[in-house]
Amino acid sequence: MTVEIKICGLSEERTLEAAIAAGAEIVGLVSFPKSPRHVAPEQAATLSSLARGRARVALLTVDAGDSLLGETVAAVTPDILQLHGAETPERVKELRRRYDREIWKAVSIDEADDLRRAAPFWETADRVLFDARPPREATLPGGNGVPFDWRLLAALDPHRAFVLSGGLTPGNVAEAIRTTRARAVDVSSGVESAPGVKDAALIAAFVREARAAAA
Ligand SMILES: O=C(O)c1ccccc1NCC(=O)[C@H](O)[C@H](O)COP(=O)(O)O
Repeated sequence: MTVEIKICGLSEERTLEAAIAAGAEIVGLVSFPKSPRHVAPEQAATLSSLARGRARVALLTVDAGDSLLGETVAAVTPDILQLHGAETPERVKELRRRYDREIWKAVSIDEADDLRRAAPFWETADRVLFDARPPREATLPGGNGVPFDWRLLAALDPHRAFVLSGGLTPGNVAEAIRTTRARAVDVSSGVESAPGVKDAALIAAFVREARAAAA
């Protein structure tokens, strides 16, 4: 079994290069001003150009309106559009038609019943990204460094195209992959030395541990 790895919330050329050098297949750029990982369209365009042909680029937005989305997609030309807000299946379909690129929809998981909310996105999005429900005190809908109970995904059809996310670290990603049989994982906080500050050594360790678990 192989595993695809996304390093999310990259904002500097140095750590983007580190993620690519470590072998991550996908680099994530956050377009959400409240996030410490937010990159403006100009910087996102620079990073996206740097990654072109060496890693796929995921642009992450939260309930973005058409104007902002149009501007950011035009600047970044991402391979993947990750929708991490309250976007509906209809919005997913609309954006998939408009931008003709891979759409990932984040679904927050806290208990078994939450899996039901993923149902309408299996047919509309290319992938469902399972993330932990933000803690009560959180100010962000994602990137909170909080895991959920991975056993909740045990009942999931292993052929479903899902991405495992939420509180992953170099220390727990192997167990997370073994528990969920995830074929794609995503991390942000777990490879940072401080909020928004990516750490090249942690990135390399995360990729190493994930690869070993999927070997
Ligand atoms: O990363 C952020 O700052 C962020 C802000 C707002 C919405 C989503 C955000 N991140 C989405 C991601 O795909 C993260 O990688 C995912 O939530 C996992 O984050 P973490 O638990 O910190 O590894």
